[in-house]
Amino acid sequence: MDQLLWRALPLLVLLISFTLFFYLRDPHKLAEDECSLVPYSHYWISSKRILTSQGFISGSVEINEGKIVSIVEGYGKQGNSVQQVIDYGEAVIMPGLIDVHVHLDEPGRTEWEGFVTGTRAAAAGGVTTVVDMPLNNDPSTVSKETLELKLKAAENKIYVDVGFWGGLVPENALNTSILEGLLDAGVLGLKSFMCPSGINDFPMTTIDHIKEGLSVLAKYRRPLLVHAELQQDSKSHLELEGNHNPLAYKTYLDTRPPSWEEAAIKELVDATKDTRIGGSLEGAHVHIVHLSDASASLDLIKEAKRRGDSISVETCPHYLTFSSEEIPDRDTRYKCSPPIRDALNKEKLWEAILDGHIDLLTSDHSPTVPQLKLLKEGDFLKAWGGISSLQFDLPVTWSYGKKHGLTLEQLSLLWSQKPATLAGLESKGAIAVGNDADIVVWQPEVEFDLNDDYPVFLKHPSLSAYMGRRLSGKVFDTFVRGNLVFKDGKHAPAACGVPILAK
Ligand SMILES: NC(=O)N[C@H]1NC(=O)NC1=O
Ligand SMILES: [Zn+2]
Ligand SMILES: [Zn+2]
Repeated sequence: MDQLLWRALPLLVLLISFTLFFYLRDPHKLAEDECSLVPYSHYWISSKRILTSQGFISGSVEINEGKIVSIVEGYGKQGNSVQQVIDYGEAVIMPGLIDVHVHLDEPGRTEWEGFVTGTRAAAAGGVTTVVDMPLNNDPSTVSKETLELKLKAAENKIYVDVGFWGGLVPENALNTSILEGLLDAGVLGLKSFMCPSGINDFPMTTIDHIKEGLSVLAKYRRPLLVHAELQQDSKSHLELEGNHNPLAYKTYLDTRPPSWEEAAIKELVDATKDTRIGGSLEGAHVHIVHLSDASASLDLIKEAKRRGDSISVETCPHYLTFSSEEIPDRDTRYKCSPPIRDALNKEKLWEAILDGHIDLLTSDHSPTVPQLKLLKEGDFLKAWGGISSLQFDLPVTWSYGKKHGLTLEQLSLLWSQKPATLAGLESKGAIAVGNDADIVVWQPEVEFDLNDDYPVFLKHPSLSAYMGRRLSGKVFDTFVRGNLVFKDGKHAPAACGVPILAK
């Protein structure tokens, strides 16, 4: 018996060590090779078309430990210490896109989207950073505690880097210590609604709440993002529901006229007067999200900028791609707020983009479940308002932008550099020495059909109004801090994005 025990002992020890090893191993520690589809951390990428912060070059970018460490002009001349080169030939190497308006809906509504599906879609679309909105997740991100829930939910689930906006709601606007707690915990800025948000625990703010918020934000030098629609005396939903056809897009369009955007922005630009140098709100910044109205609303913003107010504005691919005349009856995939307006308005938005009056682009990716989008019923008044588009940011804006004369330099400014500035991401947004190696490799000339065979990584592809379109600009590879997170249709095994917190 003793002898048997002695013989079995080494085997037993081995078994116990194995069990202990797997049991005690830190589950959060990922093997490095799982984060990236390239097996090295020091390497070069080269191409004949690299968009650097100094313009296009033909040459190579040296990446080491996640950073861009050198940029060399001259295709095929990488210098002496070259170990590994990935040669992309004619493909365009550009800064990864930074989408600062995305609703990832986690925790609480992962059936709508979630960190895994949302960030995998981002990586597949060349988007290397997203900034998550504080609502549609449950609970909303309006305090230090609710931000902590977000961070916990994001652990090991994000394939690209993710920053967070906090919510400015009446409760924290009137309680500086909650608001400061949220800002101290690292949100990159705040977001508020001047109309009902559609989410119960995210109530709207008045201009007085907004001014309170701005006075706190001025100290932190972080922006306030505002959904700028203020309800005017137009026909109410109920009135319309009785008399109008809810299956027609025009019925919905008429419920949210441009005057709602104009009224909200009028109140905002009155407040931003004080953000000028020497003003009582110096240091604060107002950013108007998803501008749809290219007329009076845009004029107010242009005027405020001319005066020197600290104000900026974004619009979204859907306002630049679709027009109200084309939206078929019952097709609620196009429902969003503010609504998509007519073709003339769309052309004016493009003009404003090309003239530099619109600062940046975002997706406002805001999905739900197909049942709430009422795809079968087609009721525009009752369906969820929100567009699904995150993976298509780049090909959509390029396909339609190039027809309007948009250059790749402008595209990159709108999708990378300006969003990085808004969110305070100092080491992102440009291919420059010292920056994070956040890079998209793509071919602007390659066309493809967004049909059912196309690999869409969004949780609910059927919600996207872009399905069925022919687009130009195929994403090949995506690097996040030097990790090759997406290559030729395939993701790296592990989710190695990091949360970005303001300090
Ligand atoms: N809650 C939410 O995501 N709302 C967004 N959807 C939309 O179409 N506009 C919005 O602001
Ligand atoms: Zn909004
Ligand atoms: Zn939104």
